[in-house]
Amino acid sequence: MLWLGLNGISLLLQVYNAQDTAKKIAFSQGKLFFQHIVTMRHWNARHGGVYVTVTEDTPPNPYLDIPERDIVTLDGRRLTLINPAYMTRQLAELEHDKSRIQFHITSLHPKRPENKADDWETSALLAFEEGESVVMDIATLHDEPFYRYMEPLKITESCLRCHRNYQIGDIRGGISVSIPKTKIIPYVENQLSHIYLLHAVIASLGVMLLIVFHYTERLTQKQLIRAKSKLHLAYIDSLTGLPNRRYYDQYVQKEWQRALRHQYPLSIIMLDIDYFKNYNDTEGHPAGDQCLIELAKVLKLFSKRSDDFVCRYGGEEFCVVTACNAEQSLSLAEKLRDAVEKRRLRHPNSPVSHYVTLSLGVATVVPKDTLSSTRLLGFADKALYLAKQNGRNRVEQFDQKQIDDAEMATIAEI
Ligand SMILES: Nc1nc2c(ncn2[C@@H]2O[C@H](COP(=O)(O)OP(=O)(O)OP(=O)(O)O)[C@@H](O)[C@H]2O)c(=O)[nH]1
Repeated sequence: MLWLGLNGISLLLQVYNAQDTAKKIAFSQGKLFFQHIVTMRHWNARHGGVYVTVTEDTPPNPYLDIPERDIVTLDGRRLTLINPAYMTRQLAELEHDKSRIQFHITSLHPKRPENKADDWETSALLAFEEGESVVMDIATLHDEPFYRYMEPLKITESCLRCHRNYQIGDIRGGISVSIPKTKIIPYVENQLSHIYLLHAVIASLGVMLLIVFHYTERLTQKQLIRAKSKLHLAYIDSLTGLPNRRYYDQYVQKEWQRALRHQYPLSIIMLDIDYFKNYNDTEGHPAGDQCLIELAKVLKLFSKRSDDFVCRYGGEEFCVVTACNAEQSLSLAEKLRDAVEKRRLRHPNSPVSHYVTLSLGVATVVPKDTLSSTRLLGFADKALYLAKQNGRNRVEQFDQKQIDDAEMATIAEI
């Protein structure tokens, strides 16, 4: 959008520039015309006018009131005197027929009514009286736009012969030069067509780039979403929405290393549903799935500290990794057991309760090089086995002594 906007602004500026060039060309042509006419008038005035043969197109000038205006040559030809004003009129008619460029000698009080100034010329003449030396503008003439140029006519010595009431330098009127706009436009038309073409190419290029960018962006977004969902599928259990075993493996490794570096305790709680096979058998597999979903919700709710990590380890086995000591992890395990029991999910075929219950095994160690997260998980699993053995719906903890014993046994084996 910005691209198109800038392109539009540039187009407007360039078109304005081209139009301005057209104006400058027109006004310099106007000035040239004016100067030519003034030169011709001086030449005429310097010779006190020139005699030409009287014809239908060149009758004697009725506004020229001098005795020797008309003469007859010895061979009988009738001649009439052409003064600068008459010459200007005739040249204007010729030029208009040839090129439609008009020049008009006029004043605020012309002798000849046809020389009367039009509105634009009148305001230009008034401006000259105010001291303006030139007036130029685009104005309508006979319903057509024209570049109009006007300069004042000043009395020179040669003018005084006919215009005796004036002094040298007086403004006696002016000559306007009017050039049809259509005569100048071709000068800039080529430039304009280049401008239009260039901007059309730039705009289409911009639109094309925009489309390419848009589709690339959409493609990247799609790929990103696909990659994210692949990653999600790889690390999140689709039934419960909890991290899966793969996620657990990566997480516990990192946590173990961190706890090893900073020497703080790390606990694992392993838990599974009591007699879940019976549950599936009586309630059906879909109800079993629902039960797992409900259990996941409770686990998430009660393990919401930032360093509690809950995952579905596999089947109906879940696991909590938490950076807390033996006492705290035992308390958390007990809370989980209690919460699930209180959730009162019916389990009619359970020998321990009418409701779904959990067995949980807890193990805590401060990591050291001779141990590993796998061994810690093994201790939690052993504690879970104990909980099952000791009647289910209970928490068992693999205490420090049991851990030390297990370690000693391993060393002895080696
Ligand atoms: N509905 C459902 N059942 C599952 C899923 N994953 C594992 N199970 C079931 O969980 C049951 C686990 O049974 P067992 O290992 O015998 O254990 P249990 O019946 O819970 O007995 P204890 O653990 O000794 O109390 C099996 O019947 C599995 O089919 C699952 O995603 N959905």
